[in-house]
Amino acid sequence: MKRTPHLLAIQSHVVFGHAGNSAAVFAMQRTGVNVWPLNTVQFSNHTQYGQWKGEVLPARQICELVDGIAAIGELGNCDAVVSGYLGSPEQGNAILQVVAAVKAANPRALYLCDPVMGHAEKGCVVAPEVTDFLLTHALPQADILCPNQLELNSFTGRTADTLEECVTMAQALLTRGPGMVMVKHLAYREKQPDSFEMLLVTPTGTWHLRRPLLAFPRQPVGVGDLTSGLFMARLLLGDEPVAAFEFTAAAVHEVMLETQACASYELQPVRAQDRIAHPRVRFEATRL
Ligand SMILES: Nc1ncnc2c1ncn2[C@@H]1O[C@H](COP(=O)(O)OP(=O)(O)O)[C@@H](O)[C@H]1O
Ligand SMILES: Cc1ncc(COP(=O)(O)O)c(C=O)c1O
Ligand SMILES: [Mg+2]
Repeated sequence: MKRTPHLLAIQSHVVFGHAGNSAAVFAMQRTGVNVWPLNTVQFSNHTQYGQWKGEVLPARQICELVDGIAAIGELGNCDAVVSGYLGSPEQGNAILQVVAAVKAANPRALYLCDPVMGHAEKGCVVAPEVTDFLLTHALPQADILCPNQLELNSFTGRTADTLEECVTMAQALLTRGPGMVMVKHLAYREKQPDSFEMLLVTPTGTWHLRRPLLAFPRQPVGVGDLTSGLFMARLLLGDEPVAAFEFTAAAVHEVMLETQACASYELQPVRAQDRIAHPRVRFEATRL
């Protein structure tokens, strides 16, 4: 019998709605991965409501919780660490210690970093020191980096007018640590207005993918977290990178379709669960 992969997911938890682990854990489980959720914050709701209650987990607890897993002899069963929304820069350092401990216990384990950065325009609130941590310390340690366009711009210190420039920027990151970069959402000056575009860059090639851009009165949050989580899950399940990329785009699109059909601001992973596991749509990535 094929072994079920295990994935340590270190990102936010919201009591109401779907962002961070609250967007990704169920979806990853639904594809067939055992998820170990470690919540960096427990907030009432995501920060783009403009108000929330709740607390940030003290950074030392991240290490303590993982020490506990090591103490029962299970850390070597961890196949990947995914990190996302951080409540403090100290949590970032703790996550890198955890990544080192996981890799010591299982040298084949992978670290996927979704470098969630604050963005005033979007209303996503993250401490500026977290951004500094991601730019300086997380990038070189990540095996897989999944930025959105704004985050890609921050890593490379520039913006893009063309798809070619986005490709150059993403490829440049391959020389700075990660072995794979998935840009979850491209935004460049010449982009067609009716499409949602993504990019995958590996040492063996570059792939571009388009899916339809759906209309929402208010953009749902947590899409990036869902995207990164599903990509890692499918890689662990044995997909080649391009297959994992195409699957992820399809499964996330299914959630977006359901969310739009319900006229909901919050993502609808529960209603879309069968289509997360078995997407009906398919988007083919084009090799550039
Ligand atoms: N098919 C789609 N149609 C319309 N909007 C989408 C679609 N897929 C994702 N989005 C939106 O695109 C945005 C992606 O956000 P962005 O900040 O670029 O990435 P991330 O979610 O990783 O932070 C989100 O606002 C999300 O709601
Ligand atoms: C608590 C929390 N987690 C995660 C995110 C990241 O969401 P997204 O995947 O849309 O970048 C946000 C964004 O505002 C958030 O407030
Ligand atoms: Mg994001």
